[in-house]
Amino acid sequence: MVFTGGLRSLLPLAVRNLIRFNKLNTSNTSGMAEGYKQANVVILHKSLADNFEKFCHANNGPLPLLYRSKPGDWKCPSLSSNSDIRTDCLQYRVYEYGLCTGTLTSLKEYSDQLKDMVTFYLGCSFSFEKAVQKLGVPVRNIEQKSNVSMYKTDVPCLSVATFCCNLVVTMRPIPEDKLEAVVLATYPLKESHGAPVHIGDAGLLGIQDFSNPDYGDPVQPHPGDVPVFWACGVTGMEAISNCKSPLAFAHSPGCMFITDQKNEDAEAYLKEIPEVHCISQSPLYYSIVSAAAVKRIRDLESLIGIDPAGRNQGPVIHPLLRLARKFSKSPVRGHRGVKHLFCQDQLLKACLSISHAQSVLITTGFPTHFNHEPPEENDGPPGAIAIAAMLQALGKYVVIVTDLRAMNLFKQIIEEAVQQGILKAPVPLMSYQGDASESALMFLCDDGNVKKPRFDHLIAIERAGMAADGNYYNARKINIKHLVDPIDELFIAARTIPGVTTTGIGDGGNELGMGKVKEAVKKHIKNGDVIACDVEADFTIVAGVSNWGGYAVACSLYILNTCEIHDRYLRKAIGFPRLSKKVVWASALPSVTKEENLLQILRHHGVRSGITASLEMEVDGLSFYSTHSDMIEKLLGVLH
Ligand SMILES: O=C1CC[C@H](C(=O)O)N1
Repeated sequence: MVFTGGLRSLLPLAVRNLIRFNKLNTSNTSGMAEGYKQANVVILHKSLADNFEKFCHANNGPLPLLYRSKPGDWKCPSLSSNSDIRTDCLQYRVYEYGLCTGTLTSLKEYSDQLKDMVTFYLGCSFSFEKAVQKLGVPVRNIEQKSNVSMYKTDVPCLSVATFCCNLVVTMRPIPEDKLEAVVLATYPLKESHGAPVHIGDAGLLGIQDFSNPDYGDPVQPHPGDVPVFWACGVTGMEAISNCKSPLAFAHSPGCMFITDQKNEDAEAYLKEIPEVHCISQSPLYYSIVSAAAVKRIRDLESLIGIDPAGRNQGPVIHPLLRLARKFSKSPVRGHRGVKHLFCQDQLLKACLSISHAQSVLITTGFPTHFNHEPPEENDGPPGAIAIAAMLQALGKYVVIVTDLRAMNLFKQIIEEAVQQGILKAPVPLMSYQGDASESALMFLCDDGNVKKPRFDHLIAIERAGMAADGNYYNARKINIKHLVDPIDELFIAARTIPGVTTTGIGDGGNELGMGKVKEAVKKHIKNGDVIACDVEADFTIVAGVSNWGGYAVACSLYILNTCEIHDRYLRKAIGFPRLSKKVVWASALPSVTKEENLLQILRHHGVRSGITASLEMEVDGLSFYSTHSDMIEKLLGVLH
């Protein structure tokens, strides 16, 4: 008699007995013994056991260790009664010198060799499928009675001794509106791989042929399903294969060892609530972050969205004020109307995307004071340097691109910023003139090959932006095209390169990257009909002063990288939490002292305040003390 009845409700011991006596006609144990933990199995020589245990701890996403046996012990008392690892899996794989030389339904013939071998029981995603279904999320491999799809990736695990391999993942197609539910259901279950390590396009994991899984079965997604990937215990199989030991065994993918241990109760662990946010449509990519971190970043976003009074140029100046302005020397109070340009969660999405980037290009420089030398204003460079400082601390590659004309100025500013500890290391400077020999694609990609972009993310902060007529205008509608290199072309080209994302930070609508809000600029900003920048960015961060946007990006990256949920997602549950770097990241945050010193450096080089062209300690016609110093303190206050 071959049992194929309702396996879900059978208790583990009953299922193990059916397996032991070859009475189970199925290819995998997904959906069986509901509510009980299942385990990946790795059996290797006792001389390798200590290092393999270290390898599991160093990669506890794919290899959550449930139990390590004594040499020659076929039982695992802490996980199950009356079990025998030689017979209680549906199928085993034999590895000899790293090669899989066959599959077996019993290891009894190797009982002699097994006397010197240690068994590792490792957590498995089949254990969380019930919890996922309880939240109303369909599990397609159970619906289709197939094994789960598993893929090799190009993500290297943390190596230990002779154990060195890439991460293997399981993939389950999940309806887009259930992504947050599936993360909520799985993230507490660390012993069953926890939260997904990737949500979105398989290519981003280095998976070449998504329709052909390396292990398990292809699973048919429903329309609207999003590929969701978890770390997988079959990674252990890759590890024992690569270490080329004379003899090793593993369960066959999907043919798990079923324990008597009930799954953990998810609710008990919910100390943080995870959120899922889409950061790219093509390629499709979602990020994960805690609700607490999202709230703090939204606090930063509302802080920088304040349209500061205390300067001129606003369409809403009261007629009496306008009259007063005619006779007064200093700028009068008024608002620029930047509030009308604001769009929700742009800071959050931009920073989630930047957090995933390894190589970032920042461009700044707005030569608004065309009759001064240098013509640059001091809104932009401080924000750019604040972002660069944090990106450097996070170990990312960052460059600053500016006008060829201004390279020397920026070189000196950066050198002095390093001397004063505002930057830990010089930021490489580049120019782009877009002349015939140098196309945007050649600049952005190795050999102009869109498959090999040099940068994952481009950020423009208070960078002169091209208007619809191809000119560049300052707030007073003066055409400054003769002072501006066509760096916009890099942003226009980036939209055609999959995997390269762009962010624009501005405070008046005439900056590079403000194209998405150009209608609002035309409607609400003085001279908007002429000065509005026409070039879009994927994310548009609007701030009362652009430097504030740069400070907020630096603070947001700090919040994201000190969020345990986001940190684990960034490192794909490989290696250890990077929280030990928190001190380094904190020292890279902007501060009033750093910003005051940087403003001094700028004014010593003749870089003037926007609007007033003053060389006083002010930016955009607002005095450093206390408008900007207060803003910096408020932004830092959100972090603590
Ligand atoms: O062999 C398998 C199938 C899926 C399971 C896992 O570790 O998630 N291992």
